[in-house]
Amino acid sequence: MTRGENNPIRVGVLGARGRMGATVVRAVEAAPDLEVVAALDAGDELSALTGARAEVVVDFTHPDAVLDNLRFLVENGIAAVVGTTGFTEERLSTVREWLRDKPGLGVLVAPNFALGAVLAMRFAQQAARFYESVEIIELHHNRKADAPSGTAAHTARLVAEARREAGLKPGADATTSEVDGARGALVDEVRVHSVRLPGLVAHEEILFGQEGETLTIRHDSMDRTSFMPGVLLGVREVLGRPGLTVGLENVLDL
Ligand SMILES: NC(=O)C1=CN([C@@H]2O[C@H](COP(=O)(O)OP(=O)(O)OC[C@H]3O[C@@H](n4cnc5c(N)ncnc54)[C@H](OP(=O)(O)O)[C@@H]3O)[C@@H](O)[C@H]2O)C=CC1
Ligand SMILES: O=C(O)C1=N[C@H](C(=O)O)C[C@H](O)C1
Repeated sequence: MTRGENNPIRVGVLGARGRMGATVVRAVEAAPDLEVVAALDAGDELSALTGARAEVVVDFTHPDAVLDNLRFLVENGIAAVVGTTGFTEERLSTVREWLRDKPGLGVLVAPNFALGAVLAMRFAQQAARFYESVEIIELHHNRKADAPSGTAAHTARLVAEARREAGLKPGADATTSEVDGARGALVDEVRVHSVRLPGLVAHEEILFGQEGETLTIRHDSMDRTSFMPGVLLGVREVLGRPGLTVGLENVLDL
C-alpha cells in the first residue's frame, strides 16, 4: 500500500522536549502523510519505540546519547534521521559497521537540515580552490552543547578537501597569538571561530581572502522551523535509502 494520508509513516522523536525535538513533533503532526507514534526524552525507555511500531525515528538529543540511541534503532530495524551533532569519522564507521548486518535499513545523519546551510556548504566547496585563505565563523545561541558546531566542522572538512584536491597549502599569516584560542580552533587545517550569544539561533560565515578581495558566504537560521522541510524530507526518503547517508545534500541531489 502506498504511503500517504491513509497509510502515514509511523515516526518516533527522541529529544522530544528539547528545542529541536519539540519543533519536529509539531512539524510531523502537521504533515498529513506522517504520524507521531512516540515522543521520548531523557529518562524514557527506548523500548517504547518498538512498542509503538515506529518505522522512522528522528534524533535531536545530545552528542553523548546519540550513538546508544542509534545502536538500539539499528538493532531493532528502525530507520533513523539524525540531526544530533558529534559525528566523527570514527562514529560514522561504527554506524556503517552496524548497518552491514541490516540490509535494507537506512540511517541519515545530517549536520544541518536547513536548505540554505546545505547550499552555503556547497558554494564554499566551489569557492575553496580559488582563494589563498579561508576561515569559518559559526555563531549560535548560548545554550548550545558543543563547539565548534557540527556544520562548521563539516564545512571545514569539505573546504579542506577541495583545497587539497587543488594542490593548495593552508593559508599563511604573520600573526603570533598572545592569548590561547585567539585564532580559533583548527579543523582539518581550517580555522573555526565559535561565537555564543543569547538571541542567536544558528549562523555560519565562510570567509575567503586573497590579495585585494574577500568573499563571504553567510547563512542564517532565524528560527528552528528552517530545519523542518529538511527533516521531513529525510523522514520520507530514509525508508527508501539503505545504508548510511551523510549530509542532506545527498538527499537533495545537489
Ligand atoms: N542537524 C541540524 O540541522 C541541527 C542539529 N542540532 C543538534 O541537535 C542536538 C539537540 O539540539 P537542541 O534541540 O538545541 O538541544 P536541547 O538541549 O534543547 O534538546 C535535547 C533534548 O534531548 C534530551 N535528551 C538528552 N539525552 C537523551 C536521550 N538519551 N534520549 C532522549 N532524549 C534525550 C534532552 O533532555 P535533558 O535536557 O533532560 O537532557 C533535551 O530535552 C544538538 O546536538 C544540536 O547541535 C540542532 C539544530 C539543528
Ligand atoms: O545546536 C544548534 O542549534 C545547531 N546545531 C547544529 C550544528 O552544530 O551545526 C546545526 C545548527 O547549526 C544548529
